[in-house]
Amino acid sequence: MASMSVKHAIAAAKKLRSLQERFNPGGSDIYPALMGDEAITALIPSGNPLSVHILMFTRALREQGTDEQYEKFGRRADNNEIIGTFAQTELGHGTYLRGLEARADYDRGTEEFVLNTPKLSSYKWWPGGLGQTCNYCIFVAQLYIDNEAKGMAMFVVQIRDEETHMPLPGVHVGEIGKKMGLNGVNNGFLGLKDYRVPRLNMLMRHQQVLPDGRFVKSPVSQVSYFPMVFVRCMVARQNSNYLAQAATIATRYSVIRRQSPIEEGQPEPKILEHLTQQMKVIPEIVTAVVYRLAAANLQNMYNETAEAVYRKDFSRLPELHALACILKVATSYDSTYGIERLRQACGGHGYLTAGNLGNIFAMAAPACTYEGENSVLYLQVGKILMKNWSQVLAGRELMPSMAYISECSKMTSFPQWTGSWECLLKAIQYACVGSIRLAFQSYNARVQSAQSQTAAVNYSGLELTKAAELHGRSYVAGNFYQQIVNSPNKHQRSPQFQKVLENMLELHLIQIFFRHLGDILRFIRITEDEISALQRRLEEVLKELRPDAVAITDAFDFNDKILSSALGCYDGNVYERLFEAALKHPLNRKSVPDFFEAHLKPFMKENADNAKKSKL
Ligand SMILES: CCC/C=C/C(=O)SCCNC(=O)CCNC(=O)[C@H](O)C(C)(C)COP(=O)([O-])OP(=O)([O-])OC[C@H]1O[C@@H](n2cnc3c(N)ncnc32)[C@H](O)[C@@H]1OP(=O)([O-])[O-]
Ligand SMILES: Cc1cc2nc3c(=O)[nH]c(=O)nc-3n(C[C@H](O)[C@H](O)[C@H](O)COP(=O)(O)OP(=O)(O)OC[C@H]3O[C@@H](n4cnc5c(N)ncnc54)[C@H](O)[C@@H]3O)c2cc1C
Repeated sequence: MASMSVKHAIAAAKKLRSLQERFNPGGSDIYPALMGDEAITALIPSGNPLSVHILMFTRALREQGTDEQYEKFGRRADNNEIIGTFAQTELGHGTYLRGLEARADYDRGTEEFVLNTPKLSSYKWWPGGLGQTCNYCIFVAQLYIDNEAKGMAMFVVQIRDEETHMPLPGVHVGEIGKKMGLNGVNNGFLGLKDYRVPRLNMLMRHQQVLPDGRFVKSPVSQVSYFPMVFVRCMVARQNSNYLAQAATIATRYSVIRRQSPIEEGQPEPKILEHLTQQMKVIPEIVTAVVYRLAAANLQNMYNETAEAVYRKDFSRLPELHALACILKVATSYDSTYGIERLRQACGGHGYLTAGNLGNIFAMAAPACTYEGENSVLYLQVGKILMKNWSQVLAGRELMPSMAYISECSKMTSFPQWTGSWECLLKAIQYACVGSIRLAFQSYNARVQSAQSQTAAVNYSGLELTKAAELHGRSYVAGNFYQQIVNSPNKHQRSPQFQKVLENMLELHLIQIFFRHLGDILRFIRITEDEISALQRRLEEVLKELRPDAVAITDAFDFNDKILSSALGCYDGNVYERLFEAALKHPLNRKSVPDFFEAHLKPFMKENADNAKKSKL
């Protein structure tokens, strides 16, 4: 599987390079890398072994290396003359980066770094493509000078001979084994023993080790985390795409499949006529659109921040970090939940490999873990919210994406309930700020009682996570509201199209309201009649969106090859394709399977003989 994936990945990468050169000659815009990786990955159901090369190795060389280092390594990487990966996670550590055990000791006598993975737990473990594909990597290690720890640093390390692909002396590298999905990616392990690299193999755009061993600290240590921020932004887009693919499949299947009359004596309707089926499918279509818009916003912010960081302006890094974390978590959680819900909406055929929904789930699911495990990133955002709440209490301005927190903090109570979109959006924001306030009270009480910040974060973790989750909802819903109601290009939309978008906004806001009704009722008084009115509106808007469901998913414009699903083909010939896929199964090559003579027949005969004996 791995070699097939590499073959496909190379073919696709060549195709993309020509497209990129045509549409974005030599450009540094991140979309081509993104689109490139998405396009390749979408064509290789078992995952793209070049993903981490495209998304992390080449970018780290560009963003963390000096111009000279880019000339030496980056150009060759961008041109796919060398293939790399990003080797940070270890067998023993993934989340807690300050606990990474791989070490780089500076030898001023030879002006080299001596790289070691001192214990089994120090082995790099997971990097995509590391097992068999890559001949280079960015090796992340704790930097030591005169045995004094200086923090994390990145090193360009060649792991295999460029001609023979043989692992170099001091390198122990291989595949970590079968996974739940993405089995074409050859995630690998890497051990280094006294492996020497020249001083200039340490990426030194932001921090330097001088020939005499003097260390020049980075002005902002977190900039070494920047490669992860890029991938978190990518996850937001990638996983909204996976959800859109699954929604396309389930929608098309739901208007082909007929089952269970709604009225006695009536013909069996398309299953999408059932209201409960609409509630399974249509909200996921809208969620895919909502996250795709939020991810595009985030991508623009990433571009701007990356340009600024290049100019040594680190001012926007904290906001980008907070948003990248919250969107990566929200999109990966909601997309994996949504894909599984869509699979179940397709009944038994949703469980067939030919439907491809299981594989889409397996491609989407690891995004809840890689690039920062979701619960850890929620806590990261919770911490940032605590810092920002202290700013609110001190009457200071907040970052733009958190401005609503200041506004809501000044409200002594929630205004009269109207049920309007503005009211629903304000309700989720108000509940978020209420949760932040409560979390801060717990967290601050712990800090005041002399708990360390990390201990206070841990023991306030449940409330911090809730506040972070509601902040994500507020940001995503707020972004969608702005795009639909206040977008500068709204006048260019036809009234019919605007109406569809407004129906999607109505559905999203009501769905989020019901999902967090408990959180909202904690801070806002809403009567049973007001809630029932929203229930009626939910049923109404599902009915309104039903006729547009297929058109919206067709607008995602996935080629049948990308969907790779007998349930979701554009021509709707589901049963023919299911049957065609079944007949291709190896077990159908012979009428009598080999196991009959070898196992089944003796088994049945033995049981028959025993039955006869017991009658005698
Ligand atoms: C295709 C997919 C392939 C997959 C690849 C991978 O998985 S690759 C492997 C993926 N692996 C992972 O993703 C590993 C996940 N783990 C981590 O990212 C970190 O260990 C951590 C964020 C959990 C903790 O960080 P920490 O131990 O440093 O402790 P701390 O929390 O105290 O933070 C200190 C300060 O730094 C700030 N700050 C933090 N991060 C960022 C950032 N990215 N940017 C900017 N700023 C950031 C933070 O806000 C705080 O600021 P303050 O308050 O001082 O103003
Ligand atoms: C498909 C895939 C591809 C990957 N590709 C790469 C790659 O290319 N390069 C690379 O370097 N890595 C890669 N990784 C590794 C990935 O980044 C790590 O798995 C991830 O960072 C989580 O670390 P961990 O697996 O060590 O889990 P741990 O850090 O051990 O966390 C395990 C659990 O402990 C809990 N936990 C941990 N820390 C905390 C905390 N502070 N507070 C509360 N709970 C906590 C969380 O519930 C967490 O889920 C990949 C992983 C996968 C699954």
